[in-house]
Amino acid sequence: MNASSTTDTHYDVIVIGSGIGGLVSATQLAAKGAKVLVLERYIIPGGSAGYFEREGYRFDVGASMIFGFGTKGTTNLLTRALKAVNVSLETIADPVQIHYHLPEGLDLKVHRDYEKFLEELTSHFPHEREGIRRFYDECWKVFNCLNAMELLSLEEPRYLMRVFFQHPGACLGLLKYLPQNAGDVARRYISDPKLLKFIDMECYCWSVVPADQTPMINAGMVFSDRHYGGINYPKGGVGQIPLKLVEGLEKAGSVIEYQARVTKILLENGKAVGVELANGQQYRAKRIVSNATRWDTFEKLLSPEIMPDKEKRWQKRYQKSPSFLSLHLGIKANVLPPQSECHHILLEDWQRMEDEQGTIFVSIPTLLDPDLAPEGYHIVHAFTPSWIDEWRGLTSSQYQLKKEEAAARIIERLEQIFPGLAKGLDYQEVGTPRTHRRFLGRVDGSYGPIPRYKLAGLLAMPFNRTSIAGLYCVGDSTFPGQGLNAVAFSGFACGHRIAVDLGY
Ligand SMILES: NC(=O)c1ccc[n+]([C@@H]2O[C@H](COP(=O)([O-])OP(=O)(O)OC[C@H]3O[C@@H](n4cnc5c(N)ncnc54)[C@H](O)[C@@H]3O)[C@@H](O)[C@H]2O)c1
Ligand SMILES: CC(C)=CCC/C(C)=C/C=C/C(C)=C/C=C/C(C)=C/C=C/C=C(C)/C=C/C=C(C)/C=C/C=C(\C)CCC=C(C)C
Repeated sequence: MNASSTTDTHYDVIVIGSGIGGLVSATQLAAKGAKVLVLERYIIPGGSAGYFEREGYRFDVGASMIFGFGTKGTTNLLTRALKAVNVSLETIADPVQIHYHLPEGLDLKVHRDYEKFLEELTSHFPHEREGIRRFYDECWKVFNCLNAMELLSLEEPRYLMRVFFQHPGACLGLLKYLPQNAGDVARRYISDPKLLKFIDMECYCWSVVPADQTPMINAGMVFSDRHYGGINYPKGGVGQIPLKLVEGLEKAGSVIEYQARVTKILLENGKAVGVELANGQQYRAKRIVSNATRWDTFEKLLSPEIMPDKEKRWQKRYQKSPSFLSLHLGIKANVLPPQSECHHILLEDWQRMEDEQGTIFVSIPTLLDPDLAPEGYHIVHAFTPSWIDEWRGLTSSQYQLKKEEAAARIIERLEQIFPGLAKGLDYQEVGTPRTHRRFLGRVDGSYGPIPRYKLAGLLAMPFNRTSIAGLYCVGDSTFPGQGLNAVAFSGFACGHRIAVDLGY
């Protein structure tokens, strides 16, 4: 390819990146008849929902606890995104969302069955029986509002009017919760400090911030959908979701190109009109969507000198969350105690919940889908928050050594739940924030934006349109934030807004 050649193919929309946010937006548009080009820098689609294969194991890169895959209501956005392009996936129901192993012997499971979960939590805090029920019941109020209506772009006034007339009570309910955080709601009903710490952990394990900074809308989704649609694992691994979406995208007549790293968003008279790849190839389209993070979009794909004031304000409110240190392990099946659960969280000291390598998350997807590992073996994906600064400035041998030491420490801690883990190891691969940055193209390997200080719920989170005409953002740096179901919502909303703009 010669430098700076432009293809003549006419596209309605170019999507930079094939994370779930990018793919849902692309497939929504393709299903409506738009011609979409998705440009993905890596060799397979999915971003954080991707996978890799080693020695007979198929590991999920990141996402493993999947919301939004139920069969009823309107909040099952992954099921709906696949259906929109006439594809589907078999899923396996997880009977327990998380088995918590927390300080001071707080050992409990979040059962799919709501009442069973409340009973188990109440058995640890009998004096808070009423408060527990009132807090989680209030989360259901948020969920029931969302689950009553079609979920599309909040930037489309005609849609807003329509849903308001169809569901006035649900809309007013959501308006009430939009500026609220889960911590404030929890403190209205609960006063036991240890139980409030548990609520912090319930939020932290997916929002990466304590309850005080976790938007109530998101808490309502997570704390209710796990009992409504449930946590469901796609057969064949999480990587099947993007693969199926790509199948649907192509069937609908649109295109994805791999190893196509966008280095520049092209502007003409201040309007986004195309993109340039690392190999000099240029593509043009009527609308450009970035599924890269906002920092990557406005500091790398566009010149930071022209950063719109709105983005500067956003950066003052939100910062990059830490990345993760990830251990992808293959282990002998007999290491796992009988009846082990798929997802675990381990923390030994409440003070360390938010620390570098404090909380450990564990996912054992082979308990749901044994085909992901050779017979007689399991996959253990253990990950813990880690900042890129911990991993900068090391020589290659120092980096290797630091990885091995960190992995050994995590395995030693995990021995508390899985005695014999170290002896049962068959395969080990360690990923650091540098790995996440390299393979996911995410600035500092970050998991996404988190509030710098306590904000008013979701009010400060931007929708899909940006201050640059023709340029939209999708994915976890847009409303409502991190999570596959959350970025799927962002994809639905982005696709809807562009479809209206283009007259589809
Ligand atoms: N449920 C879980 O267990 C779990 C775990 C980890 C992550 N997640 C979620 O996954 C979500 C991520 O979804 P997303 O849609 O925002 O994004 P993503 O980061 O998954 O995908 C972005 C995609 O864009 C590509 N890309 C980036 N820059 C590019 C460029 N310049 N040119 C071409 N391609 C480029 C990347 O390779 C990647 O495929 C996060 O919100 C996170 O919460 C969930
Ligand atoms: C009209 C008027 C007047 C008004 C209007 C109002 C309205 C309508 C509003 C609306 C709103 C909306 C629609 C909203 C939406 C939202 C949503 C969709 C949300 C979602 C969310 C979700 C989420 C957040 C999810 C998440 C998840 C996650 C993150 C996960 C993760 C996980 C992990 C990391 C885990 C791990 C662990 C272990 C392994 C243990």
